[in-house]
Amino acid sequence: MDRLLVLVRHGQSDWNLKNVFTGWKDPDLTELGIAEARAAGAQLRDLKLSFDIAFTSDLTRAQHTLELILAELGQEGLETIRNQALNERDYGDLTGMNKDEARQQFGEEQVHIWRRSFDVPPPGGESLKMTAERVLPYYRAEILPRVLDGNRVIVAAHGNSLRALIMDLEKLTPEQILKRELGTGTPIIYRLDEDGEVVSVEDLAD
Ligand SMILES: O=C(O)[C@@H](CO)OP(=O)(O)O
Repeated sequence: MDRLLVLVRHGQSDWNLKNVFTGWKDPDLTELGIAEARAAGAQLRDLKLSFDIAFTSDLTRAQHTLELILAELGQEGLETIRNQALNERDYGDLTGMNKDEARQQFGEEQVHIWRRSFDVPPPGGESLKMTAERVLPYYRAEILPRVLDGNRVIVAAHGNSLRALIMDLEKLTPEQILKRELGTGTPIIYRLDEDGEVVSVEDLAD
């Protein structure tokens, strides 16, 4: 049985381009983001992959990325489940702030801790640990059972909601996930065993 799970971060958004903390805000893709999403779809098509069900967040940039990928695959209209459990980490008071300006205001080190530490939340927002505490229960309840049933699943989501999931799938330590950056519009292909453990992983960025 092919227990296929493909994770893909959305293509470049308007606020990625402007280098602004985005979190739960809802900018759409840029032209480059649209091209990245189409290219991701083309990569999956070239690998002859197709899907039985899709999951995405409640945010436009992830939904749009998924639509563009499915169009490339000729799978428009595939059953898609949207849930805010897959949303980006809530950046709290940093939301809408330029990342360079935040570094000037709070210092490089502090901003790096907010962005990449495991359990230090930005003011008013979610740490990666808090993000994992909503992503993982959703994954275990809704996504994993479908993969284990033999459905080929694609998940289009966000840098930090996917890092939370990847940390669990790949059994990474907080130190290891700190360094893990996900490219926009880059699929990561997992195959799982009957217990949901990762058998193989292929990051199409490599
Ligand atoms: O702004 C955000 O919401 C995220 C993803 O782009 O940023 P970061 O890379 O700081 O986690």
